[in-house]
Amino acid sequence: MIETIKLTKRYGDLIAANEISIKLDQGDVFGFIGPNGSGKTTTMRMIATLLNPDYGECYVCGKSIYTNPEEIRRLVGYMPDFFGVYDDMTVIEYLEFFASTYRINGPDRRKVCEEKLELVDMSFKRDAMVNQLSRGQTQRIGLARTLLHDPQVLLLDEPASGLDPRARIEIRKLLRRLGEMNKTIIVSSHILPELADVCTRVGIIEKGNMLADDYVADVMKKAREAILLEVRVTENQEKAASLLEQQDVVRNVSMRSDTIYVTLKPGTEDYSELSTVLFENGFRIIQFREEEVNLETAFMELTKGLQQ
Ligand SMILES: Nc1ncnc2c1ncn2[C@@H]1O[C@H](COP(=O)(O)OP(=O)(O)OP(=O)(O)O)[C@@H](O)[C@H]1O
Repeated sequence: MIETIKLTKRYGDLIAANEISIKLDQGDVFGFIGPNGSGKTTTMRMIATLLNPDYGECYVCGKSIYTNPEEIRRLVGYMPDFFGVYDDMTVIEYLEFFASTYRINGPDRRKVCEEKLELVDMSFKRDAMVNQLSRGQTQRIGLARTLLHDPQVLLLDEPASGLDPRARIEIRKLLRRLGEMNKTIIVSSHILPELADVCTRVGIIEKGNMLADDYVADVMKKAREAILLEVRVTENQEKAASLLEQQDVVRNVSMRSDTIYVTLKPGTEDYSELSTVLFENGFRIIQFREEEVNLETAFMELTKGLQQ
Protein backbone atom coordinates (compact mmCIF):
# COMPACT_ATOMS: atom_id res chain seq x y z
CA MET A 1 0.00 0.00 0.00
CA ILE A 2 2.86 2.40 0.91
CA GLU A 3 6.46 1.57 0.17
CA THR A 4 9.32 4.01 0.53
CA ILE A 5 12.75 2.90 -0.60
CA LYS A 6 15.71 4.85 0.77
CA LEU A 7 13.74 8.10 0.57
CA THR A 8 16.18 10.95 1.17
CA LYS A 9 15.89 14.74 1.46
CA ARG A 10 18.73 17.18 2.07
CA TYR A 11 18.62 20.87 2.93
CA GLY A 12 22.17 22.04 2.23
CA ASP A 13 24.36 20.06 4.62
CA LEU A 14 21.42 18.86 6.70
CA ILE A 15 19.99 15.44 5.86
CA ALA A 16 16.37 15.88 6.95
CA ALA A 17 15.43 12.33 5.89
CA ASN A 18 18.13 9.75 5.35
CA GLU A 19 17.32 6.65 3.28
CA ILE A 20 13.93 6.09 4.89
CA SER A 21 12.46 2.70 3.98
CA ILE A 22 8.98 1.84 5.20
CA LYS A 23 6.62 -0.84 3.88
CA LEU A 24 2.99 -0.76 4.96
CA ASP A 25 0.04 -2.96 4.00
CA GLN A 26 -3.63 -2.06 3.87
CA GLY A 27 -5.01 -1.56 7.37
CA ASP A 28 -1.62 -0.88 8.95
CA VAL A 29 -1.57 2.02 11.38
CA PHE A 30 2.03 3.18 11.57
CA GLY A 31 3.06 5.33 14.52
CA PHE A 32 5.88 7.57 13.31
CA ILE A 33 7.67 8.69 16.45
CA GLY A 34 10.46 11.20 16.76
CA PRO A 35 11.43 14.42 18.51
CA ASN A 36 10.92 17.83 16.92
CA GLY A 37 12.94 18.26 13.76
CA SER A 38 13.65 14.54 13.30
CA GLY A 39 12.25 14.35 9.76
CA LYS A 40 8.66 13.15 10.19
CA THR A 41 7.03 16.01 8.29
CA THR A 42 9.67 15.88 5.56
CA THR A 43 9.04 12.15 5.03
CA MET A 44 5.26 12.51 5.04
CA ARG A 45 5.36 15.41 2.61
CA MET A 46 7.46 13.36 0.20
CA ILE A 47 4.94 10.49 0.38
CA ALA A 48 2.12 13.00 -0.18
CA THR A 49 3.98 14.24 -3.33
CA LEU A 50 4.23 17.74 -1.83
CA LEU A 51 8.03 17.66 -1.64
CA ASN A 52 10.51 16.18 -4.10
CA PRO A 53 13.06 13.74 -2.67
CA ASP A 54 16.72 14.02 -3.59
CA TYR A 55 17.02 10.30 -3.75
CA GLY A 56 14.94 7.16 -3.32
CA GLU A 57 11.55 5.97 -4.46
CA CYS A 58 8.07 5.85 -3.01
CA TYR A 59 5.02 3.92 -4.16
CA VAL A 60 1.48 4.50 -2.92
CA CYS A 61 -0.95 1.77 -3.98
CA GLY A 62 1.67 0.69 -6.53
CA LYS A 63 1.96 4.18 -8.08
CA SER A 64 5.26 6.04 -8.08
CA ILE A 65 5.46 9.58 -6.70
CA TYR A 66 7.52 10.52 -9.76
CA THR A 67 5.25 9.25 -12.50
CA ASN A 68 1.78 9.37 -10.90
CA PRO A 69 1.68 12.28 -8.41
CA GLU A 70 -1.86 13.30 -9.29
CA GLU A 71 -3.28 9.84 -8.78
CA ILE A 72 -1.46 9.61 -5.47
CA ARG A 73 -3.04 12.87 -4.33
CA ARG A 74 -6.44 11.34 -4.95
CA LEU A 75 -5.52 8.29 -2.89
CA VAL A 76 -3.94 10.19 -0.02
CA GLY A 77 -5.43 12.39 2.69
CA TYR A 78 -2.70 14.56 4.23
CA MET A 79 -3.35 16.45 7.42
CA PRO A 80 -0.53 18.93 8.10
CA ASP A 81 0.51 19.80 11.65
CA PHE A 82 -0.73 23.34 11.17
CA PHE A 83 -3.51 24.31 8.87
CA GLY A 84 -5.35 27.57 8.59
CA VAL A 85 -9.05 27.86 9.13
CA TYR A 86 -10.98 30.73 7.68
CA ASP A 87 -12.87 33.46 9.46
CA ASP A 88 -16.47 34.09 8.60
CA MET A 89 -17.29 30.51 7.70
CA THR A 90 -19.37 27.95 9.47
CA VAL A 91 -18.09 24.41 9.89
CA ILE A 92 -20.35 23.05 7.18
CA GLU A 93 -19.45 25.87 4.77
CA TYR A 94 -15.77 25.21 5.42
CA LEU A 95 -16.13 21.53 4.56
CA GLU A 96 -18.27 22.28 1.52
CA PHE A 97 -15.62 24.69 0.28
CA PHE A 98 -12.94 21.97 0.44
CA ALA A 99 -15.32 19.37 -0.99
CA SER A 100 -15.73 21.60 -4.04
CA THR A 101 -11.94 21.69 -4.48
CA TYR A 102 -12.11 17.89 -4.71
CA ARG A 103 -14.85 18.37 -7.33
CA ILE A 104 -17.50 16.85 -5.08
CA ASN A 105 -20.54 18.75 -6.33
CA GLY A 106 -24.32 18.68 -6.47
CA PRO A 107 -26.46 17.12 -3.73
CA ASP A 108 -23.65 14.68 -2.92
CA ARG A 109 -21.53 17.46 -1.51
CA ARG A 110 -23.70 18.26 1.50
CA LYS A 111 -24.23 14.54 2.14
CA VAL A 112 -20.49 13.77 2.09
CA CYS A 113 -19.76 16.71 4.41
CA GLU A 114 -22.46 15.67 6.88
CA GLU A 115 -21.13 12.08 6.87
CA LYS A 116 -17.58 13.16 7.65
CA LEU A 117 -18.80 15.51 10.37
CA GLU A 118 -20.60 12.60 11.95
CA LEU A 119 -17.54 10.38 11.65
CA VAL A 120 -15.49 12.87 13.68
CA ASP A 121 -18.36 13.47 16.15
CA MET A 122 -18.73 17.11 15.21
CA SER A 123 -22.26 17.24 13.79
CA PHE A 124 -23.31 19.29 16.80
CA LYS A 125 -21.00 22.09 15.63
CA ARG A 126 -22.06 22.12 11.97
CA ASP A 127 -23.33 25.72 12.16
CA ALA A 128 -20.63 27.08 14.50
CA MET A 129 -18.04 29.50 13.15
CA VAL A 130 -14.75 27.68 12.45
CA ASN A 131 -12.66 30.37 14.15
CA GLN A 132 -14.61 29.84 17.37
CA LEU A 133 -13.79 26.15 17.79
CA SER A 134 -11.46 24.77 20.43
CA ARG A 135 -8.10 23.36 19.32
CA GLY A 136 -9.40 19.78 19.67
CA GLN A 137 -12.51 20.58 17.66
CA THR A 138 -10.39 22.32 15.01
CA GLN A 139 -8.24 19.20 14.73
CA ARG A 140 -11.33 17.06 14.27
CA ILE A 141 -12.65 19.36 11.55
CA GLY A 142 -9.19 19.16 9.94
CA LEU A 143 -9.52 15.40 9.99
CA ALA A 144 -13.01 15.59 8.47
CA ARG A 145 -11.54 17.80 5.73
CA THR A 146 -8.78 15.23 5.12
CA LEU A 147 -11.39 12.48 4.76
CA LEU A 148 -13.68 14.29 2.29
CA HIS A 149 -12.47 12.49 -0.83
CA ASP A 150 -12.49 9.15 0.99
CA PRO A 151 -8.73 8.54 0.73
CA GLN A 152 -7.39 5.03 1.17
CA VAL A 153 -4.20 6.33 2.75
CA LEU A 154 -4.01 8.87 5.56
CA LEU A 155 -0.93 10.86 6.53
CA LEU A 156 -1.62 12.64 9.78
CA ASP A 157 1.07 14.95 11.10
CA GLU A 158 0.87 15.27 14.89
CA PRO A 159 -2.95 15.29 15.05
CA ALA A 160 -2.91 15.20 18.86
CA SER A 161 -0.34 17.92 19.49
CA GLY A 162 -1.47 20.78 21.70
CA LEU A 163 -4.60 18.98 22.82
CA ASP A 164 -5.73 18.43 26.39
CA PRO A 165 -5.83 14.82 27.67
CA ARG A 166 -9.53 14.39 26.95
CA ALA A 167 -9.19 15.64 23.35
CA ARG A 168 -6.18 13.34 22.88
CA ILE A 169 -8.28 10.37 23.91
CA GLU A 170 -10.95 11.44 21.41
CA ILE A 171 -8.35 11.62 18.62
CA ARG A 172 -7.08 8.15 19.54
CA LYS A 173 -10.63 6.78 19.38
CA LEU A 174 -10.99 8.32 15.95
CA LEU A 175 -7.73 6.80 14.74
CA ARG A 176 -8.90 3.41 15.94
CA ARG A 177 -12.15 3.87 14.04
CA LEU A 178 -10.25 4.78 10.86
CA GLY A 179 -7.97 1.76 11.29
CA GLU A 180 -11.06 -0.45 11.53
CA MET A 181 -12.19 1.04 8.19
CA ASN A 182 -9.07 -0.61 6.75
CA LYS A 183 -7.34 2.62 5.84
CA THR A 184 -3.57 2.66 5.80
CA ILE A 185 -2.43 5.34 8.20
CA ILE A 186 0.83 7.03 9.07
CA VAL A 187 0.39 9.13 12.18
CA SER A 188 3.25 11.09 13.68
CA SER A 189 3.90 12.13 17.24
CA HIS A 190 6.84 12.98 19.41
CA ILE A 191 5.41 10.90 22.25
CA LEU A 192 5.35 7.11 21.96
CA PRO A 193 2.72 6.18 24.59
CA GLU A 194 0.28 8.48 22.85
CA LEU A 195 0.18 6.17 19.85
CA ALA A 196 1.21 2.79 21.18
CA ASP A 197 -2.28 1.44 21.75
CA VAL A 198 -3.74 2.50 18.40
CA CYS A 199 -0.88 1.42 16.13
CA THR A 200 -0.09 -1.92 14.56
CA ARG A 201 3.44 -0.75 13.77
CA VAL A 202 5.79 1.75 15.33
CA GLY A 203 8.83 3.40 13.79
CA ILE A 204 11.29 5.65 15.56
CA ILE A 205 13.11 8.38 13.66
CA GLU A 206 15.87 10.60 14.94
CA LYS A 207 17.95 13.16 13.06
CA GLY A 208 16.58 11.85 9.79
CA ASN A 209 17.49 8.23 10.52
CA MET A 210 15.04 5.43 11.12
CA LEU A 211 16.27 3.75 14.32
CA ALA A 212 13.69 1.01 14.59
CA ASP A 213 10.58 -0.16 12.81
CA ASP A 214 8.58 -3.06 14.11
CA TYR A 215 5.15 -4.57 14.61
CA VAL A 216 3.83 -3.58 18.01
CA ALA A 217 3.09 -7.25 18.71
CA ASP A 218 6.74 -8.17 17.96
CA VAL A 219 8.04 -5.39 20.18
CA MET A 220 5.87 -6.73 22.95
CA LYS A 221 7.11 -10.26 22.28
CA LYS A 222 10.74 -9.16 22.45
CA ALA A 223 9.99 -7.27 25.63
CA ARG A 224 8.50 -10.41 27.10
CA GLU A 225 11.48 -12.59 26.28
CA ALA A 226 12.53 -12.33 29.89
CA ILE A 227 9.36 -12.28 31.95
CA LEU A 228 9.48 -10.51 35.27
CA LEU A 229 7.25 -11.82 38.04
CA GLU A 230 6.23 -9.95 41.16
CA VAL A 231 5.73 -12.31 44.08
CA ARG A 232 4.64 -11.64 47.65
CA VAL A 233 4.18 -14.16 50.43
CA THR A 234 2.83 -13.56 53.95
CA GLU A 235 6.13 -14.20 55.77
CA ASN A 236 9.73 -15.43 55.35
CA GLN A 237 10.24 -13.50 52.13
CA GLU A 238 13.96 -14.19 52.04
CA LYS A 239 13.52 -17.94 52.33
CA ALA A 240 10.90 -17.83 49.60
CA ALA A 241 13.31 -15.82 47.41
CA SER A 242 16.13 -18.32 47.82
CA LEU A 243 13.76 -21.22 47.11
CA LEU A 244 12.64 -19.52 43.90
CA GLU A 245 16.24 -18.83 42.90
CA GLN A 246 16.96 -22.58 42.87
CA GLN A 247 14.28 -23.32 40.28
CA ASP A 248 15.25 -24.25 36.71
CA VAL A 249 13.18 -21.60 34.94
CA VAL A 250 14.55 -18.74 37.06
CA ARG A 251 17.39 -16.50 35.87
CA ASN A 252 17.66 -14.29 38.92
CA VAL A 253 15.79 -13.01 41.93
CA SER A 254 15.89 -9.65 43.71
CA MET A 255 13.95 -8.12 46.58
CA ARG A 256 12.57 -4.63 47.07
CA SER A 257 10.60 -3.84 50.24
CA ASP A 258 8.12 -6.69 50.58
CA THR A 259 8.14 -7.85 46.97
CA ILE A 260 10.26 -10.56 45.34
CA TYR A 261 11.12 -9.85 41.68
CA VAL A 262 11.80 -13.01 39.69
CA THR A 263 13.30 -12.81 36.19
CA LEU A 264 12.64 -15.95 34.18
CA LYS A 265 15.03 -17.46 31.66
CA PRO A 266 14.33 -16.18 28.12
CA GLY A 267 11.78 -18.28 26.28
CA THR A 268 10.08 -19.58 29.44
CA GLU A 269 6.37 -19.87 28.88
CA ASP A 270 5.23 -22.17 31.68
CA TYR A 271 6.29 -21.13 35.15
CA SER A 272 3.43 -22.72 37.09
CA GLU A 273 5.95 -24.84 39.04
CA LEU A 274 7.02 -21.73 40.94
CA SER A 275 3.69 -21.24 42.68
CA THR A 276 3.48 -25.00 43.28
CA VAL A 277 6.90 -25.12 44.93
CA LEU A 278 6.04 -22.16 47.16
CA PHE A 279 2.76 -23.74 48.15
CA GLU A 280 4.34 -27.16 48.82
CA ASN A 281 6.91 -25.52 51.09
CA GLY A 282 4.22 -23.91 53.20
CA PHE A 283 4.39 -20.34 51.89
CA ARG A 284 1.12 -18.45 51.63
CA ILE A 285 1.08 -16.46 48.41
CA ILE A 286 -0.63 -13.06 48.43
CA GLN A 287 0.62 -11.90 45.04
CA PHE A 288 1.93 -13.74 42.01
CA ARG A 289 1.78 -11.83 38.76
CA GLU A 290 3.68 -10.82 35.64
CA GLU A 291 4.87 -7.25 35.51
CA GLU A 292 2.97 -5.37 32.84
CA VAL A 293 5.05 -4.86 29.73
CA ASN A 294 5.44 -1.20 29.01
CA LEU A 295 5.80 -0.55 25.30
CA GLU A 296 7.74 2.64 25.76
CA THR A 297 10.35 1.01 27.99
CA ALA A 298 10.50 -1.93 25.59
CA PHE A 299 11.13 0.31 22.63
CA MET A 300 13.73 2.37 24.42
CA GLU A 301 15.47 -0.90 25.26
CA LEU A 302 15.36 -1.98 21.61
CA THR A 303 16.76 1.29 20.35
CA LYS A 304 19.40 1.67 23.07
CA GLY A 305 22.80 2.53 21.67
CA LEU A 306 21.48 3.41 18.25
CA GLN A 307 20.88 7.06 18.98
CA GLN A 308 24.46 8.31 18.63
N1 LIG B 1 12.39 24.06 3.95
C1 LIG B 1 13.38 23.74 4.77
N2 LIG B 1 14.59 24.31 4.66
C2 LIG B 1 15.62 23.99 5.47
N3 LIG B 1 15.54 23.09 6.46
C3 LIG B 1 14.35 22.49 6.64
C4 LIG B 1 13.22 22.78 5.82
N4 LIG B 1 12.17 22.01 6.24
C5 LIG B 1 12.63 21.26 7.27
N5 LIG B 1 13.94 21.55 7.52
C6 LIG B 1 14.76 20.92 8.56
O1 LIG B 1 14.73 19.51 8.37
C7 LIG B 1 14.70 18.84 9.63
C8 LIG B 1 13.49 17.93 9.70
O2 LIG B 1 12.32 18.72 9.79
P1 LIG B 1 10.86 18.08 9.86
O3 LIG B 1 9.90 19.22 9.80
O4 LIG B 1 10.73 17.03 8.84
O5 LIG B 1 10.85 17.43 11.32
P2 LIG B 1 9.67 16.86 12.17
O6 LIG B 1 10.13 15.57 12.73
O7 LIG B 1 8.40 16.85 11.39
O8 LIG B 1 9.58 17.93 13.35
P3 LIG B 1 8.31 18.56 14.12
O9 LIG B 1 7.87 17.52 15.09
O10 LIG B 1 8.92 19.76 14.78
O11 LIG B 1 7.27 18.91 13.09
C9 LIG B 1 14.72 19.93 10.69
O12 LIG B 1 16.04 20.11 11.14
C10 LIG B 1 14.22 21.16 9.96
O13 LIG B 1 14.76 22.34 10.52
